[in-house]
Amino acid sequence: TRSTRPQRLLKAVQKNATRGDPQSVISAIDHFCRHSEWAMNIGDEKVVNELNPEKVLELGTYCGYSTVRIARLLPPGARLITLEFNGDYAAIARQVIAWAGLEDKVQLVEGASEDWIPRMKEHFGIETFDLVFLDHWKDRYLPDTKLMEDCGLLRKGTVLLADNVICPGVPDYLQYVRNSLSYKSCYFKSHLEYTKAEDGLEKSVFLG
Ligand SMILES: COCc1ccccc1-c1cc(O)c2[nH]cnc(=O)c2c1
Ligand SMILES: [Mg+2]
Repeated sequence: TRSTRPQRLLKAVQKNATRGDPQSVISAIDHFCRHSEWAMNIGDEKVVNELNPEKVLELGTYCGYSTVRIARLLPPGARLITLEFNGDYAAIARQVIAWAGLEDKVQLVEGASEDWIPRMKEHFGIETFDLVFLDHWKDRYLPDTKLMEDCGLLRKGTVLLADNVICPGVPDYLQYVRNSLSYKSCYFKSHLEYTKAEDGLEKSVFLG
């Protein structure tokens, strides 16, 4: 049967990127998405870099592109936990993360965010996160944010970074973080990855 897009993306990484070189993995995926096939990677425009997180949670791994983008900047000892519901995507992402040589910084967990968010303390020994990147199902952004609050995983200053707040759009989440007294929120206008369509990131700081 015909290969899948994630499989073709992985092949492009293994063909064009250097093992152990995260930047070459990112460039290979950007090139694949610009010149071969669009894929829902956050892309090379939507970036927020002034954070120095030690404990990062990513909701929605897909093929591991944003995982590599974030994990390559983490200092020794810092950790990124990434949750992916789709087993096929998780299998590809593991190989992309390994090709980048970032397996020591990244823990990829296959399963539903609502099942794993309550288990961060007992399973990973994590009390609170410094940064949470939301890039999974748009109807899960708000319930998962409320679940993270309820599980005590957000501390004063935790940054929530949400992709696709315009396209496909997450209106209920935006309304919440922009009107809640517990968040200071701002919008970073950009474009849907590799296209001219408007999209952007919402950065929301939890105020405790
Ligand atoms: C499967 O839809 C692909 C698509 C089509 C048109 C517009 C946007 C998107 C899109 C873009 C993204 O960055 C995404 N990130 C995470 N989970 C998504 O479902 C997602 C969807
Ligand atoms: Mg996205």
